[in-house]
Amino acid sequence: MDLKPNEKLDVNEILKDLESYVPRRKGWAWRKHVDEAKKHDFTYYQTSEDLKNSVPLPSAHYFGNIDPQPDEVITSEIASGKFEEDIRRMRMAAWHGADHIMVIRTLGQSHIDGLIEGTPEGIGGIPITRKQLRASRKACDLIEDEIGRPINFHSYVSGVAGPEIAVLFAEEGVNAAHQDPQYNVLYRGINPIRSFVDAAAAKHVMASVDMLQIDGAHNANASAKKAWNVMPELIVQHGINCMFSVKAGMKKDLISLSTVPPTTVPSPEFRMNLIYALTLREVMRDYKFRAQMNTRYIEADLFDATRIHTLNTVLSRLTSADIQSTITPDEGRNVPWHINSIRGVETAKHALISLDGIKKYVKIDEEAVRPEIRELKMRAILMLEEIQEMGGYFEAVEDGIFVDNGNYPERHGDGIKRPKNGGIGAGTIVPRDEDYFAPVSAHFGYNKLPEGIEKPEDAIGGDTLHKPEKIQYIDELDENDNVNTRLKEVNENRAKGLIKPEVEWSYDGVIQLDMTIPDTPEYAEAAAIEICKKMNLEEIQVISKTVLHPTEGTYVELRAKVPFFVKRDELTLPKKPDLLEEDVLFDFFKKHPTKVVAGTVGNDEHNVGMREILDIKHGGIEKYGVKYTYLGTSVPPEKMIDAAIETGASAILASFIVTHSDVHVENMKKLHELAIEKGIRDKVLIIVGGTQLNNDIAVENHMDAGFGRGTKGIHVATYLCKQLQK
Ligand SMILES: Cc1ncc(COP(=O)(O)O)c(/C=N/CCC[C@H](N)C(=O)O)c1O
Ligand SMILES: C[C@H]1O[C@@H](n2cnc3c(N)ncnc32)[C@H](O)[C@@H]1O
Repeated sequence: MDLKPNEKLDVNEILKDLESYVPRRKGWAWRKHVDEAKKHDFTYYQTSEDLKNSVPLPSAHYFGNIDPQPDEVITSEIASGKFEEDIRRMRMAAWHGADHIMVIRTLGQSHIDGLIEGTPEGIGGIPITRKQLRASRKACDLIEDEIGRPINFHSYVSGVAGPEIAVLFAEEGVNAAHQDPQYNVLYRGINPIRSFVDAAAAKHVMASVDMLQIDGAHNANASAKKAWNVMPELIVQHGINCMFSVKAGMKKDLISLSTVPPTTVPSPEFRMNLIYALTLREVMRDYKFRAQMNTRYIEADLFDATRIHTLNTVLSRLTSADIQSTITPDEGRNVPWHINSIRGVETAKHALISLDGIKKYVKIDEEAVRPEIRELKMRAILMLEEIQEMGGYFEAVEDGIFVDNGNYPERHGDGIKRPKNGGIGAGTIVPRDEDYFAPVSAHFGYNKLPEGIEKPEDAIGGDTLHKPEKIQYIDELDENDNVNTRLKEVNENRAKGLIKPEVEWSYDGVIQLDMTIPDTPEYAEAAAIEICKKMNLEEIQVISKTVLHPTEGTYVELRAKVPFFVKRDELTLPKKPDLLEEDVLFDFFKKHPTKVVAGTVGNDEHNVGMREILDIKHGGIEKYGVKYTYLGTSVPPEKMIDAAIETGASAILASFIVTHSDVHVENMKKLHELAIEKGIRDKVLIIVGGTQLNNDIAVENHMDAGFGRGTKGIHVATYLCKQLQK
């Protein structure tokens, strides 16, 4: 089964015979760089290979519809809670240029001490299960064939079942994962020693299938109150995880630091974030960088989030990044919707392409930044030295040195304390026996092979990492909470051709609307909700407000549910104005020089509309090469006809304002009769226009065509071209 652009992805097909699905490859895939790429009239220095299918940026149609792909991998984070709904969004994101699909785990999975089976619905994310991974990876196989580029599927290895999850990922071809023992310790209260022992096993398994790793330092500046003060600590955290990962067997070029700028406006963010970014890249130069915008200070304001995101991507281009994460600009709302995931990918692609090759002209002033880089390095080194003096990581984290809001060595004493022998899973580490033997391939640490055994897994004739048929696939366990029950109603509605708007799930019926109310925020909110009620909308919630002025006005964004369906087969499709491509028009009028006369006829002074149709500025017909003689306003019909004859015009463009006395009808009659009298009626097109006019009125009055409200030069140029071709 392969995906066709004009066919929806059928999740039901994806779910078929998952028990026999085997991932087509394992490990991470970088983009294929192209050093100097020629696209349209331009040269690019930081792009990768084009896609087979994609949705270009909005302005691409002016540039031959090119869709240059940045050299950096672009991540889209998805987590609606229903993996079957995320699959559609993965396809959308991939078409917009994401090749790293990161699926947030459901709340609390870190504390589940085993693997979850089936596909229960998640909260704030997806429960990571074998079935969910298979369906998602299988869908990614189809999507990567459709767009023509590998897609990296990403998840998280953490919590008390970390090693088992790592094995699950290795078995199922997951391409990348977050893995950082400090995350378990600081944010999940899991016993520090257990976390590091587990991480060694997990990292070793991940490395055995070339999974890319992202660390968890970003959580420190997502948790600190004064995130701009944790920069020294972030470097230390990155250092600890990187070194530990190397010792556990990971290759440096698959260790990607999660570098997130510590601050945003109104602090003078760029100066501060630049120093941090430069210092980190200098200290950790052997590793890869996954850039992500700051989400600590993000609000539910989409424009603000998008600005933060754009600036972060500019920072990536001015320093360096291998992966640009987009998260969803509305992470502040924690309701990542289809549109926001896509907006995020567009923002990253836009900023990366716009800054292609910028470092050929823009250089960082090495001299100017050196003192601050040195200071930040010193703070990080001092912190690391103190950790050593305290006896090591476990003693230091017990003392609360991490996520303290002081800029080390200043201390606020409000760090996160984690007892070395406390927390979840404390005391569960037992030393391996002398004759300990685990017959598995990717095993970290002591493993006493029995006599005559070459490789551990030989003892069982190969383990699951080499013999997928040994994997015990368990389908749905819960007869209620499973993907089939969830899809039942969706499948029925779709079969009936019912349509409902959605933001993240089929038929969730949610729409987002915004309005500006000329009142205080409180009244504006109340009024907006009342307006939605009168529109028969349900479950109305205000999701964001922008104060335009404390009393003059408030912009309110709301989400609400549409309580009805629309039937697909009852829809009448809007008639597409069959416009000609600009290039066709340029070409035609170049080959066939065309002249017209134009003016506002009768006693009428309105000329803006006519100017818009004529002038090059807003895409008037002059833009396409048509020459015009403009006769001004209040032009008598006779003068139009005479001018047409004198100039050898192919068309008369007359603009009318419809008035009470139907004077426009008289003037059209006059134009028509005069043209007949002068014997040019069959040589000259008479095209009329005006906000209250339309083609029917014009043709009724013997005109050749009429153009009403919303008409642009290209509409008239297309009509002229088609008529003259005849
Ligand atoms: C180092 C680490 N380990 C495990 C987990 C998952 O952990 P749980 O299942 O929520 O306990 C996370 C989660 N990060 C969420 C946002 C990701 C961010 N937006 C990012 O892209 O980096 C983590 O950072
Ligand atoms: C028993 C420990 O061995 C590690 N381990 C490494 N490779 C495998 C494998 N293929 N299957 C199961 N466990 C494995 C896990 O981390 C587990 O915790």
